[in-house]
Amino acid sequence: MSAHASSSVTPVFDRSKVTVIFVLGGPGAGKGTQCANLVQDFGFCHLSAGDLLRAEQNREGSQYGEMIRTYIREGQIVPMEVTIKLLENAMRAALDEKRTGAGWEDGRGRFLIDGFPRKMDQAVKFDEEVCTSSLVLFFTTTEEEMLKRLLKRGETSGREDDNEESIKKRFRVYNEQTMPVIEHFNKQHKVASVDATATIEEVHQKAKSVIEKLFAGEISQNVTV
Ligand SMILES: Nc1ncnc2c1ncn2[C@@H]1O[C@H](COP(=O)(O)OP(=O)(O)O)[C@@H](O)[C@H]1O
Ligand SMILES: O=c1ccn([C@@H]2O[C@H](COP(=O)(O)OP(=O)(O)O)[C@@H](O)[C@H]2O)c(=O)[nH]1
Repeated sequence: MSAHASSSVTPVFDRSKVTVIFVLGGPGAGKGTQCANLVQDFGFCHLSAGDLLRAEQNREGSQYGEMIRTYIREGQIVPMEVTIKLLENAMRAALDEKRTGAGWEDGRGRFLIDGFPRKMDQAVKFDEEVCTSSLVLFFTTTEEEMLKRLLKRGETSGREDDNEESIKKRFRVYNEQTMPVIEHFNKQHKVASVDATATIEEVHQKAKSVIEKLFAGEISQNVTV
C-alpha cells in the first residue's frame, strides 16, 4: 500500500445522510453539559469519546482496560484505533436502532461527537474513513474557569483524572495536541466558536443558534458567537 492509499478510501458513513458534529473545547469547558442540551433540542445521538473509553476500560474481558486507565490518568490520548473503533461501533448501533424523529428518516442520523478528535491523526483518519464531519462546535473559556469547574466536578464525578495533577497534564496535552486540530478545521472553514464562560443557559442559547444555522444551510465559514 502506498503512503497515500488512505486518501482514496470511502468513509463508512455518507455525510449526505449522516451529520457529524465534533464538539471540542478544553477539559471542563462544558462540552458534555451542552451536548445534553442539544440532544433535547435536535434529537442528536450524543457520543462522548471519553465516556466510551471509560466504559471500555471497565468492560469485563477488555484487552484495553489497563492501557486506557493509564492514558486517562496521565491525560494522554489513547491510541486512535481504539477510540475510532468504539465511535464507529456506537454510530452503527444508533443507526441500526432505526430511531424516529427529525434527522433520522431513511437511514439518516445526526451525531454529536464530544471530546474528539483531540489529536491530528484522529481528525484526519475519522474524516477520511468513518464520516466526514460537518462542523466543529468549539467551546472556549479560560484555564482558570476550567480548573474551577473540574475541581468542583471532581467532588462527585468519581473520575480518576479530576484532580489538580491530572488536570494540569490535560491542559498541556490540550494546548499541544488539540489546538492544532482546531487550526486544521479553521482552515476548512468548519469551526463555530462559542464563548462558554457565561451561564449554562446562556451558552446553551448560543450553541443552539449555531446548530439552527447549520441545519438551515447558513454556515459556510468560521463563525464566533
Ligand atoms: N457555563 C457553565 N458555568 C458553570 N459551570 C458549568 C458550566 N458548564 C458546565 N459547568 C460545570 O462544569 C463541569 C464541567 O462541565 P462538563 O460539561 O462536564 O465539561 P467537559 O465535558 O467539557 O469536560 C461540570 O460540573 C458542569 O456542571
Ligand atoms: O478521543 C479521545 C477522548 C478522550 N480521551 C481520554 O479521555 C480523557 C477524558 O476525556 P473527556 O472528554 O471525557 O473529558 P474532558 O477532559 O474533556 O473533561 C482524556 O483526557 C484522554 O485521556 C482520549 O484518549 N481520546
